Amino acid sequence: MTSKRLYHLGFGRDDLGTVPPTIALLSGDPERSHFIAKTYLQGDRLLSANRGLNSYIGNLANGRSLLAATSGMGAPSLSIVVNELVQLGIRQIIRIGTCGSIQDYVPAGSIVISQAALCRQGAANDIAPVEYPAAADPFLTVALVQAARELGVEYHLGITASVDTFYEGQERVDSANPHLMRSLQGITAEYRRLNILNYEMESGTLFKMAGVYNFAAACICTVVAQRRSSEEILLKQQADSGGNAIAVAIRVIENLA
Ligand SMILES: O=P(O)(O)O[C@H]1O[C@H](CO)[C@@H](O)[C@H]1O
Ligand SMILES: O=c1cc[nH]c(=O)[nH]1
Repeated sequence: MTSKRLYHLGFGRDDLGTVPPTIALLSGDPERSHFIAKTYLQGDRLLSANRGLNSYIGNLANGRSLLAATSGMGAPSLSIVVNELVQLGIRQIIRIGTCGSIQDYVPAGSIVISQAALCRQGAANDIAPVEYPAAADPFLTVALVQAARELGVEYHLGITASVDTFYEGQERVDSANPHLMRSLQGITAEYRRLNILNYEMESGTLFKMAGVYNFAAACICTVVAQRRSSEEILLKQQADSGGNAIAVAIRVIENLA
């Protein structure tokens, strides 16, 4: 574990108190990290807001110290943040994100818990071979399922497509680039037939890093777009906060204590 201040995170081990957290909730959006801190952490403190990678520390009601950190969007940014979190002693990371559903039976407003990812991400190839499994930690993942059941939250457990781009890579044509490469035309239908549930942009690299660096990772995402019917983001407010997904992840951490 390092004692230096990490360049991108903007804080170091000495800023984390006498009993430093070993668990981080990691959101793509700094507003979500702020929401977690304000809603669930007692004595919450902003550690840094470097490059929009806002990190907060505080205690849950049971006294456990927790870090609410921000990955930014996409795997390259996530890879930097996760590397630095692990340098600071973080051993369990739950990504709390948003996603687009590609299955009829996974509606907007529900939650997807990823058991594994189809990882179509360049950053991951710098960390492990392309064939390396992008698998979630089974114990954290089952704990997320149990917590969702306890809280009565609609969840779907399955495989996530984790890709590098929001527009082309998720086969969106309502964008500045309506001309998708042939290799991407029809990819959503193909993924649907492969029983993939959703699109997002970080879990694949997170899961591969967990395997290589030897920490536990899980991912829970709020569905904010239903790609069977539209390319639009339907639930802007949930994209900002993701209340149910956060409540489920917090319950998991409370149950660990
Ligand atoms: O809401 P977050 O956590 O950022 O996750 C999703 O939202 C962003 C795209 O809108 C990507 O980062 C994607 O993975
Ligand atoms: O459709 C979506 C919604 C959120 N995040 C994504 O990556 N895709």
